[in-house]
Amino acid sequence: MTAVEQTTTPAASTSNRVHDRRPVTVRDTPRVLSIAGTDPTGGAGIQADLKSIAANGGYGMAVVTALVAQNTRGVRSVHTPPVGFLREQLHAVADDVVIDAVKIGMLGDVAIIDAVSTWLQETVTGPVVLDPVMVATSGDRLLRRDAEAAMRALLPHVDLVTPNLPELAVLADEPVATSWADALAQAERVSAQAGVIVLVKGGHLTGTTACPDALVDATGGLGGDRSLIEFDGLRVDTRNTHGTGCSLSSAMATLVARSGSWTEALGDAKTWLTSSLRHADALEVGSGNGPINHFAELWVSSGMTSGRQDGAGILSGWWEDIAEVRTRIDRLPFVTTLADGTLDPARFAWYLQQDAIYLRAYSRVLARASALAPTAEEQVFWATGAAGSIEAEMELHRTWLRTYAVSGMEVEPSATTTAYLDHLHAATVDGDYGRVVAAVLPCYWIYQDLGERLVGASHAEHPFAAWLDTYADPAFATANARAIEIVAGAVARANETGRDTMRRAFLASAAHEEAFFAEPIR
Ligand SMILES: Nc1ncnc2c1ncn2[C@@H]1O[C@H](COP(=O)(O)OP(=O)(O)OP(=O)(O)O)[C@@H](O)[C@H]1O
Ligand SMILES: Cc1ncc(COP(=O)(O)O)c(N)n1
Repeated sequence: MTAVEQTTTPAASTSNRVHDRRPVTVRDTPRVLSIAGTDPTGGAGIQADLKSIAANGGYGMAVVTALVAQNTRGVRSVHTPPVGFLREQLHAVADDVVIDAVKIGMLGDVAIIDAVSTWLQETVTGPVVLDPVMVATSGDRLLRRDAEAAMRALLPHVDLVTPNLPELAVLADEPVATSWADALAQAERVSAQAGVIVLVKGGHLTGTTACPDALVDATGGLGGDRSLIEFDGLRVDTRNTHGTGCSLSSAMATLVARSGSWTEALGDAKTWLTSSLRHADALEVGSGNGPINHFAELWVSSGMTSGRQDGAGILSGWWEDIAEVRTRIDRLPFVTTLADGTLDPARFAWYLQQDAIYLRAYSRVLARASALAPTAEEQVFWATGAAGSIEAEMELHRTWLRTYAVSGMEVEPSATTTAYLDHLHAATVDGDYGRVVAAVLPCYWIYQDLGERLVGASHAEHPFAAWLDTYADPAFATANARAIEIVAGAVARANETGRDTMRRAFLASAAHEEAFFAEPIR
C-alpha cells in the first residue's frame, strides 16, 4: 500500500513548557503504540486500544504496564511486572519499529510513570496521547493515590491528555467540576500550566441527554488561533460504556497520525465512538458494564453483522444511516434559535403554519396505515395517531397560531412541505403497509429525539417555554416506541425487496424532515 507521508505541526506552542509539541508524520496506516494495562474480557485497556486503533485505520502495538484480573463487573486484582521488564518491552518495540503515535493508558504507580516519562523524552518523536486512567467505571482504583502528583508531572511530556471530569479535577488539584462551563475553565488552567492540549470528556455529566467533548489549548493552537473547540454529542442510552475512555484516546492517537489535525481527529473519533456505543448492546458481553462495539460500522457496511437479521437490528441500522441528518438538524438555525430563545417569532409563526398543513395531510397518511394494518392492535395504533395528528393541527389554530400568526401571512404549503407530503402520499399508492409505516416513522422518531433535547433547553423565562414543554409529553415517547416496534415487525416480515423499499422510504422521509426544519430560516 502507499503511505502518504507529510510532516505537520498540529499546534504550535508558545508556552514555557518542557518540550515543544511533537510534529506529526501523517501516514495512511500509522504505527500506533499503546502502553497500558490489560482487560481479559477485551473491553478496556490494551485489548480495547488494539481494537480501536485497527477500527480507525492504524497498525496497533502494545506494551503492557500491568496485568489486571477484571471483567465487566469490576477489578479483582492487579499484577505489576518489574519495571525493568516494562523498559525492555518499550525498547524492544522502539529498536525495531518506527512509532508514529503513542497512547498511554493505565500506569498504576510512580515507578511506572517515571519509566514511561523517561522513555518518552529519550525516544518518541510522534504525538503522544495520555489517558490519565485513575479509577475504572466499576469504581476500582487503577492508579495509586500517591502517584497523582507524578501523573501531573507527566503532563508537560505529552501532547494531548484525555481526562474524564474526576480525573480533570485531580490534574487541576481542584474539586470536581459540576457544570460543563466549569470543566472547560478547569481544563484551560491545566492546559496553561502544563502546556498540553486537554480533551475534556462529558461522559460523566449528569442530568442531561447531551454528551459533549471539547479540545482546550491555552496557547490558542487549535487552528485559527482558537483555544477551545467543542463537539456536541448525544448521549447513547446504554450501560455498555466500559472502555470508552481507552477507545477514544487510542482513536485520537491513530486519527491525528492520519490527518495531522487534533480537531479533525476528535470529530472523526466522536462519530465513530457514538456509533460503536449505539451498537454496544448487540454484543452481549458480560453482565456488568459491557464493552462498546468497535467494529460495528465496518461489520454493518460489509453486511457481516448478525444484528441486522432481526427487525430491531435492521431499524437501528437505518437510524444509524441517518446519524448525519440528525446531527445536521440539531445544528439548523431554526432549531438552535428555538432552543436558545432568540428565534424570530415571525419565523416561528411561519413554521407553525407549515406544520399545521403538514399535520392535516399526515393524519390522512396515518389513517391509510391504519386501513392497511395486519392486526386490530396496529389498526387502532395508527388510527389513534391519525386522530392525534388532526387534533394537534386544530390545536395549533386554536392556540399557537392565534398568538403568533400575523394576518395576511402566507398560508399556502411551501415547496418543501409539498415535497414531503408528496413523498408520504406516494408511499401509500401501492397499498404496501411496510412502505407506508417506514415513511411515517421518521416524523415520530426524529421529533421525539430532537424534542428530548429541546425540553432540556426550556426554563421559566424562556420565550418559547410553553412550546418546548409540549415535547415532554410522555404519551408521545410511548407512541414513538410502539411505532418503532411495529415498523421493526414489518421489516422482519418483509423480503429483501420489501426491506429495500422500506429503507428508501425511511431515508427519504428523514431527508424531508431535515429540509422541513431548515426552511423557516435560510
Ligand atoms: N452514553 C454515552 N453516549 C455517548 N457518548 C458517550 C457516552 N458515555 C461516554 N461517552 C463518550 O465517551 C468518551 C469517554 O467519556 P467519559 O467521560 O465516559 O470518559 P471515561 O470515564 O474516561 O471513560 P471510561 O468509561 O472508559 O472510564 C467521551 O467521548 C464521551 O463523550
Ligand atoms: C487496564 C484498564 N485500563 C483502563 C480501564 C478504564 O476503563 P473503564 O473506566 O471503562 O473501566 C480499565 N478498566 N482497565
